Amino acid sequence: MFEVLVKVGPHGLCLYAILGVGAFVFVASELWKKMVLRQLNGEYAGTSNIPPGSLGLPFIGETIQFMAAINGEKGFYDFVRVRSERYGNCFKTNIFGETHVFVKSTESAKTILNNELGRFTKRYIKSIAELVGNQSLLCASPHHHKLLRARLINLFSSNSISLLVKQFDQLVVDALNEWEHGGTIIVLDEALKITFKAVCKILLSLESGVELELLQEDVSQVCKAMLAFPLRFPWTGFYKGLQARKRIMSTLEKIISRRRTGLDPNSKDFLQCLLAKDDNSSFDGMHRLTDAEIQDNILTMIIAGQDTTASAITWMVKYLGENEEALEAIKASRKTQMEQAEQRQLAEKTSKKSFLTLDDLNEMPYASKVIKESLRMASVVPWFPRLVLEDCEIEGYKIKKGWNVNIDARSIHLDPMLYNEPNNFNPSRFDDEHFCKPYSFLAFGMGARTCLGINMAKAMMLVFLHRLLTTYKQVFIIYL
Ligand code: HEM
Repeated sequence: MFEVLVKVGPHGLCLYAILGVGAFVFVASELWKKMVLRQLNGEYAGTSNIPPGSLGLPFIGETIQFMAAINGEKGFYDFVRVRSERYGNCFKTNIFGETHVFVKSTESAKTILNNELGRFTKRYIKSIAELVGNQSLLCASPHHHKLLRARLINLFSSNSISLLVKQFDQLVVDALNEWEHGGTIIVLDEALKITFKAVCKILLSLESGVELELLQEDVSQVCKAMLAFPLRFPWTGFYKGLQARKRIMSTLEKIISRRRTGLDPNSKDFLQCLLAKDDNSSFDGMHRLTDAEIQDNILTMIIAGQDTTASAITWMVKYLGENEEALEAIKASRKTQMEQAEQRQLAEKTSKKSFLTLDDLNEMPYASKVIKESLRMASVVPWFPRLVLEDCEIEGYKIKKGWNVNIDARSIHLDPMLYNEPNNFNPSRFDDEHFCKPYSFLAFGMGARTCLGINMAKAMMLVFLHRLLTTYKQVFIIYL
């Protein structure tokens, strides 16, 4: 028996949200220039059918309110929630000199995420690109993104997920053993440690040691820098992030060079796959990744995979702690004879101290619904920003080229027209596989930019859940 401290809230500021927020981060001169130009061009003049919403004060728009929400107790999404309740399906605001429109219907999500007429693109933000690298698929041009994604998606095969399940299971078992001596556990901190290790292991075969510790510190610096003003003075967060990025790149260079000289010959990780394919002259005509592309995208995957999965695990523990019924159901989860047999086999396996496999995870139907429901309610990535490439109409409103349009996934996930009693944690709502309407479940995005790590994330959540509930009979959950 032990206590679990669930600290959620503002930390759920994952990379994609940061990218959205990052779109707001401009230096002051840029802001002034844009606002003045906009007013000279009369951007809002004569456009009677523009979305409702306040553009706030001259020059600063609603930046202060947005920053207050970021630092507030309710978290940064509250900025959107309040306006969304006031204005309805579509509203506009102005933050750091940029017009942002938020939409929350499944139809708009479909139009934008499908990028039907090439009217929307993921925004390229210079300061973010400097940190994750401009060869990262997050910042690449649509054409380059397509080439990179086609190569990277091959890494997420069922073989690598199987390997990850085993490795992650081992990490969770070790961590849970340590928790026994620890008294009170802060789930988010623990989950961040485990997910970081798991992602580094599967990407680079880094398991422990100084190299891993330094990498973790540097990655965290880079993440912090994404939210900082892009000022390059030695004391600024942005500058420190750039320095951390340099160190990460140098570590990755060293690892690549070790692999090329035949050291670490047995590594079975993403890096090895990328290098092996690079060396293969009969490679099937796909885009070969340069070293710079490999390095930037390894960093991208570390950042993209760690924080999101750790947040999702934390929310899941919180929801289960609050829902006795779901907790009991998952423990029982024995609706059919077949499931009972499977549970027994699983219990045997677990007691023999062997590790879970991907097949085992496929035999946890109720737990999978718990995960889906946790992801729906938590909306770890609350909105997805896209840049508007040409004037268009959304929700009957005129949307201008150069604006940002954000799909408010959290509102969609909590829409009572799509989910009955949306604020109730009810995994059984997914009993019917076809229950979800198109574009109503957006935890991993949709379309050309759908999360690459979707199966990996789900696998990590399932392993964690299974081990937590089978190792400890009683867990006290405390909320911060
Ligand atoms: C529960 C955990 C996770 C959640 C909720 C999540 C969510 C998302 C979402 C919503 C997007 C799309 C953002 C948009 O359209 O603007 C995305 C993209 C992405 N995710 Fe995840 N993610 C998770 C875990 C992971 C993991 C474990 C990895 C890899 C190790 C990963 C790698 C990526 C990458 C590389 C992209 C960019 C794809 C592209 O732009 O083509 N994610 N994720």
